[in-house]
Amino acid sequence: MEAIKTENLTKYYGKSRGVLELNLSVEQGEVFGFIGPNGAGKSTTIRTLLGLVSPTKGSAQIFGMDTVKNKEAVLQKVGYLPSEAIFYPSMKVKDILKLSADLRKKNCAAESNSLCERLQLDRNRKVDELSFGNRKKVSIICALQHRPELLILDEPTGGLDPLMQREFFEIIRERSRQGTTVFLSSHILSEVQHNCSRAAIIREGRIIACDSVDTLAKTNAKRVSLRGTVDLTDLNGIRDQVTVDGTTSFLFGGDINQLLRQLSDGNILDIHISEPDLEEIFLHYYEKDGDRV
Ligand SMILES: Nc1ncnc2c1ncn2[C@@H]1O[C@H](COP(=O)(O)OP(=O)(O)OP(=O)(O)O)[C@@H](O)[C@H]1O
Repeated sequence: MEAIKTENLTKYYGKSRGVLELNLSVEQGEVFGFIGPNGAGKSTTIRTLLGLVSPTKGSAQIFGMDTVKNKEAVLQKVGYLPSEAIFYPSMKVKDILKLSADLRKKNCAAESNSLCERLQLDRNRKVDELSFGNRKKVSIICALQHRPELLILDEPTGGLDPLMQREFFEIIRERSRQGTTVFLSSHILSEVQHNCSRAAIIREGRIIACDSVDTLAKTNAKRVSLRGTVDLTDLNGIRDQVTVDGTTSFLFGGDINQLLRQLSDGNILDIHISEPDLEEIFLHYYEKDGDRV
């Protein structure tokens, strides 16, 4: 049984598009990344998975339970980190963590203390005195302290400094090794690449790719940089061509033999052909009408 499964999940807010026809499947124990630019539909998907908003069409299941019909049972299995958390401002960190544990009718003191220590969060501070990053740590601990089977994390690392991001992902890796399923949304490509096994890319409410992170990063395109004179005007498969200080560089996704023939007709002083970096590849997924290279 999958930890998360959606079938044609669609959400409209009135007439405006939230998400469209999403078919997602996340296996138990996976660390799954959900990537997309602002407004793509990441938070809408997550809120629908939690039963916080009802789908307009289609359905979502968590551990086989429908998120609308079995909302309470679903929430018991989940730890949720919202992208922006709001707390009662005058409460101390330790009281918020205790309240969150009490709502789940669990004693989470040991886990909460350990997470505060690892994330270097002072339990005695008032939450309205905390920086954005430290408030994020409070949300993280609220999501993790009761050791849920499924973690749904909406942009979990915003505001955390690099050392804290590293510690956070170390905790996530430990939980994953213990069998916890993790679904995390992000628009930071490198963090998904380094910490997730599979990922889906969402653009304008639709999933446009879903695969292992390694496969998503693979492409036949090459990045070419050259100095010299060559006529590239009739060559198919060139994208993002720029010339800076006499060096022309472009992404090439066409027939490599044609490229070589064209180059041999020119006068090349220097050339470098390499794999494009992940950022470039993902940007092509994001482009509105761009063909994938
Ligand atoms: N409560 C709402 N009422 C109307 N439209 C909404 C509402 N919430 C979201 N939307 C719209 O749904 C679409 C998806 O928004 P969503 O917040 O899910 O995107 P996102 O990928 O999480 O973006 P971000 O990275 O900026 O948080 C957007 O066009 C947004 O304007």
